[in-house]
Amino acid sequence: MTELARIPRRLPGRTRTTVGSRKWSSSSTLSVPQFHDPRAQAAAQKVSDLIDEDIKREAARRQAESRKEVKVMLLGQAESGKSTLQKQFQLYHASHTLELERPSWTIVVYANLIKAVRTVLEELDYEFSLSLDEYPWTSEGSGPTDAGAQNEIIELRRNLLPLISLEGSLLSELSEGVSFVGHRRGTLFPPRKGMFTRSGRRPVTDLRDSTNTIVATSRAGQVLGMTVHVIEALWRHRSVEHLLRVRKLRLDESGLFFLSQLADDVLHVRLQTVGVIEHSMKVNTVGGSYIWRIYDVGGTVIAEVQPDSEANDPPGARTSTTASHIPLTDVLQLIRSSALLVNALIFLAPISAFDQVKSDDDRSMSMQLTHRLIKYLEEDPLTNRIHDSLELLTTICSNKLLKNAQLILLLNKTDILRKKLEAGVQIRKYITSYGNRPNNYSTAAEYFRTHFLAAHNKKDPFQRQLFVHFTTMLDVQATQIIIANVGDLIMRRHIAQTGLM
Ligand SMILES: Nc1nc2c(ncn2[C@@H]2O[C@H](COP(=O)(O)OP(=O)(O)OP(=O)(O)O)[C@@H](O)[C@H]2O)c(=O)[nH]1
Repeated sequence: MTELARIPRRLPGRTRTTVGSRKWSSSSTLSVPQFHDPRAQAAAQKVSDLIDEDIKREAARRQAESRKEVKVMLLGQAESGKSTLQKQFQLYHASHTLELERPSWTIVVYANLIKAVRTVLEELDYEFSLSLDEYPWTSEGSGPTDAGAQNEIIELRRNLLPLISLEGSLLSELSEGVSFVGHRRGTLFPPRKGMFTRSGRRPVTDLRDSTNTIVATSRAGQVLGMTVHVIEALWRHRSVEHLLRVRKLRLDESGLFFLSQLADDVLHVRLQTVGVIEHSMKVNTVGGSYIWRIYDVGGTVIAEVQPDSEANDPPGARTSTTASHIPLTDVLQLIRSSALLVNALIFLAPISAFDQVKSDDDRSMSMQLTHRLIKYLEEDPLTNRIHDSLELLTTICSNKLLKNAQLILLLNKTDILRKKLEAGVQIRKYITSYGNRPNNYSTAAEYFRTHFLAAHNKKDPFQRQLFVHFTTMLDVQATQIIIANVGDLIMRRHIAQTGLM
């Protein structure tokens, strides 16, 4: 490389400055060092012009490329259904890749299932240990917690121990050998804040070829095969039915699914997203072929505050105790630092969560905590996950970094909302402003839709339209129709903005 070729480049618009014997002048494009020798000056100019051309070509190439790229960000609190939506997009646009991934998800399915079994047994322990004064159930006969039931559960547990002992090795494979945070409550990975994984697939696909993973998965498969009938017996046991019905034990939806159906389906698999994962897929439309980049952001919280600093919280700040939650500031910082121009933002709000509070995923696994939670809700009925979703949405809407993004709101988990209402759960107990409205699905759905629309209307300084859909992400047929509509909406706007077509 010649001396001239190493001429440092300057950013446009800088003030004049002098470095060594060379003068650097302010220019709208590039600065060329001043030489006394006209030939050296001409050579310097030529090199500078060549570099200018290169930069322009690169900028034009990037612009052309970005016109053919659609960037969609999925946001929402933990467990709102973002990763499931991403899989639905994949199913719609690149179903063959989802099929290829299926074997890689086996280990996650097994880990989900074993976790659900362990959780049920732990909760039964807790129930059995409660004093009879507090819970005056029968100690004899055929009650859900009598001595007979306890002995039956002890026997089932004994048969399930080989299976439960495999949970650690499966989770260790999933976390690539990194140990887990706190008690083994879920497939929680230690937080790697700001992690931005660029990958066409989820990292779990990398596990498929690891020998350890293959061994751990096949061992778990064998033990599961031998214990399926025990799991089914546990699931049908009167103590478990009682736990779910009367004590309203909330397991991950995926855990419930695996326990009740013992089936394998990629859409039901729950693997908590940590950081931001980019998935890319090729989408063919009448206007040509586009690359869709979908950014799946792990459960987002407005702000992360250490518990001991609560006294000095800024207004609106919240405490997060879940290690895998990403503060919104981190997400925004990531967008800023990677100069990410988001075309569309799909926000997921699980409207079934009206009776849950934030970080409920932490609490849900323990009956003890559930009792405390109910008490907490009675004292502060407005602090629930719907409220958090509303706040998160309005905070995102008002951020300048995302002002050009098209906004789509998916009010998700309508199937669970329906079930809760049918089971008689009263919304007004958790959201006082619901008042005396009928406690049925259509009224509730419309109530939530109106609230989200009104909040957005009030808080979006850029006055964008908010497109709203009700979704049940596990209903493939219905979601595929919504995906097609949403995709069409995003593409139309992108094409109109970039002038392609
Ligand atoms: N019943 C039901 N379950 C759903 C629905 N949407 C998602 N789920 C389940 O809810 C669980 C959480 O869904 P995810 O897609 O992993 O949620 P997420 O928002 O990506 O969660 P994080 O990784 O914590 O950010 C999974 O077990 C899904 O199968 C829905 O509409 N109905």
